[in-house]
Amino acid sequence: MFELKKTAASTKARLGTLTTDHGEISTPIFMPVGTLASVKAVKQDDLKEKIKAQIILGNTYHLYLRPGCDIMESAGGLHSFMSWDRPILTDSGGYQVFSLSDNRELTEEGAEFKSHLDGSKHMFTPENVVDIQRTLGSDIMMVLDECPPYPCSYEYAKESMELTHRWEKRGREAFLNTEPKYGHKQAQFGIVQGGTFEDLRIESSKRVADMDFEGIAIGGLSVGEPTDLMYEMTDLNTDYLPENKARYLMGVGKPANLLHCIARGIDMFDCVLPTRNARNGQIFTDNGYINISNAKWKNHNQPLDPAFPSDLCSKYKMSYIHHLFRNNELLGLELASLHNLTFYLSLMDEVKERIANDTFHNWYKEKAEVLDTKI
Ligand SMILES: CCNc1nc2cc3[nH]c(NC)nc3cc2c(=O)[nH]1
Repeated sequence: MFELKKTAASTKARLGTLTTDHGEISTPIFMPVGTLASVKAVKQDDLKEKIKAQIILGNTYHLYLRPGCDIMESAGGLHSFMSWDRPILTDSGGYQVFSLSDNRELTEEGAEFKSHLDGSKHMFTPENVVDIQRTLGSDIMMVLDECPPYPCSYEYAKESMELTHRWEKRGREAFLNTEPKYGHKQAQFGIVQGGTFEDLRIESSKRVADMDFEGIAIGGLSVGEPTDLMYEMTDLNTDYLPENKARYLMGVGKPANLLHCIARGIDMFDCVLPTRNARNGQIFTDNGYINISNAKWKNHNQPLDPAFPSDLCSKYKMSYIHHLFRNNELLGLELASLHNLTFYLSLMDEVKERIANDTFHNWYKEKAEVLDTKI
């Protein structure tokens, strides 16, 4: 599944390759989020040709509720349903149950919840989220876990981590005892928890590493904790994770966070930031980020960055993009979403080049500073 190609000179940054039946993924990689089988405001062809996205994310919670497993199965799975023939990673729904449903209950059996759409009652168990993801046909599926809130007590984090570990064992069993439905192989990633407590993080890394998943995700972070604590926990986790397994840091993050977490040994990222913030006018550039709705761009009759390969940057005056956002024109959302994803993926390309030619370690900190500044 994952082949480590190179570890950088003086950081934990790595180059690797993930192999799936829908194609290879070169890491470090950012995964555009396609919650409801669509990366919002971006066409599949542009994802492939312009952004060169190698893998996208789908959300099990949303797709299970709508369109549901019957339609998904009759359509031949998520790839066929959305006409995307490259890799897809689906999450297991647990996180959305907590962030979307205002009525849910955790038991040993699983997570009971009421749909945020119509209040109907449902339950995710470690076993049925495997079945649901078999029906979705994702190339990489995730186990059901609990993501504890931040902050939380040591006792809560420990209890929650141990429940997650019991669920992961059941989930792995269910995965090994079931087959793909559409002929292509599927992998299953485990998830490390432990809150922000060193001893729990170490224990969880070891326990999940021993369950022999095809890849390992670091959960429980990017949930409101200070950035430095997120970096510290990430650094600690990767010290105890096997080198030959891909590491996926869930829900991260800003461009600066990606650079710092790649330096701490992470291979895969997903975040709604580039697409969600694009819809609010936040545009990422090599020299920092801007908000195009800001009055200062109102009569700025120059393109943002003619050298950058996105239509937003090279083809249109900023006064025009400002105008589109001021008038809530759909074209603005499309241009900004496509641009931000192009920016994220091209940043990953530059990272790969720099890991390959050993210039990553004395570049990333300063670059992260620049990317984090508002222009
Ligand atoms: C596969 C679903 N499980 C699962 N998803 C997550 C998604 C996240 N998204 C963020 N920040 C935006 N933190 C996360 C943690 C988890 C986590 O601990 N677990």
